Amino acid sequence: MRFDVVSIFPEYLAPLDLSLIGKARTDGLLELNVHDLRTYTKDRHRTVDDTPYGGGAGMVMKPEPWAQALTEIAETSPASVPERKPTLIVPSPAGEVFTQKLAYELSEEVHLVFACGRYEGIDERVLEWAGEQFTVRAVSLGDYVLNGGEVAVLAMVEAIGRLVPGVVGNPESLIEESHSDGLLEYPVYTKPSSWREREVPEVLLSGNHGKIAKFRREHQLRRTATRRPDLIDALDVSSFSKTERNI
Ligand SMILES: N#Cc1c(-c2ccc3ccn(Cc4ccccn4)c3c2)n[nH]c1N
Repeated sequence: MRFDVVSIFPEYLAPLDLSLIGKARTDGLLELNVHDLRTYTKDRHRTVDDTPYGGGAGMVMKPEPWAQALTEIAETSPASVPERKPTLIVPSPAGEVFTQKLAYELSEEVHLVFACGRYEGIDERVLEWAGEQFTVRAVSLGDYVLNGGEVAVLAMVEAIGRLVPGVVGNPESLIEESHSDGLLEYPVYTKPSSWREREVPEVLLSGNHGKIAKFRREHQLRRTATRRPDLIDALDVSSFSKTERNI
């Protein structure tokens, strides 16, 4: 999979050179190109923003630099073929919320492009114009306000990139993690078994895999019901045992 990110702060994306995503790039499993939006300006001050029509506080990102940047990226896209377009993700507090389900959906794409806005956002006409060359999606990291799209892109690239086959060493670890089955993950423990007078739950030392699985499932359900009751409503409980339904 290829990622392209456009930002006025390209250095903000440096953490994607590290760890799992960085290794996947080195191994050729992922391609990541970061572009400085100011490269696509034409004036001597490399201007990317201006005052908002209709008044109001702050500045708005000018459309033309974005059109220049996105056109160049689309021209080299492996997805720019008949019947297919690259997907343009525009992080925005007004977007659909980014979820594990959406991460899985986007991990199937061959080319994802991210437009990191700043100030009060990007001129809306860019998103309308981009619809000719891209499948455009406004996506929000969550219900709080950031100062720009870069933090959201760091999270999204990691969440999506780790789902690409080969990126995570043991694909089994993707199965039991939070949200993969609609539930939060169970508590985890490691050595020492006794630590500051706190013991690891005995069942986890028993070697009885059936009891361990039951313990973990019960804790997933309890945690989810306690911390994220909203996720419980979305579950298909028809697959739950009678005991599980009463947790
Ligand atoms: N994803 C995501 C986001 C953002 C986000 C994303 C992109 C931009 C570009 C500018 N701003 C500042 C800003 C503040 C207020 C109103 C409009 N814009 C962004 C904020 N905030 N919260 C999320 N979950």
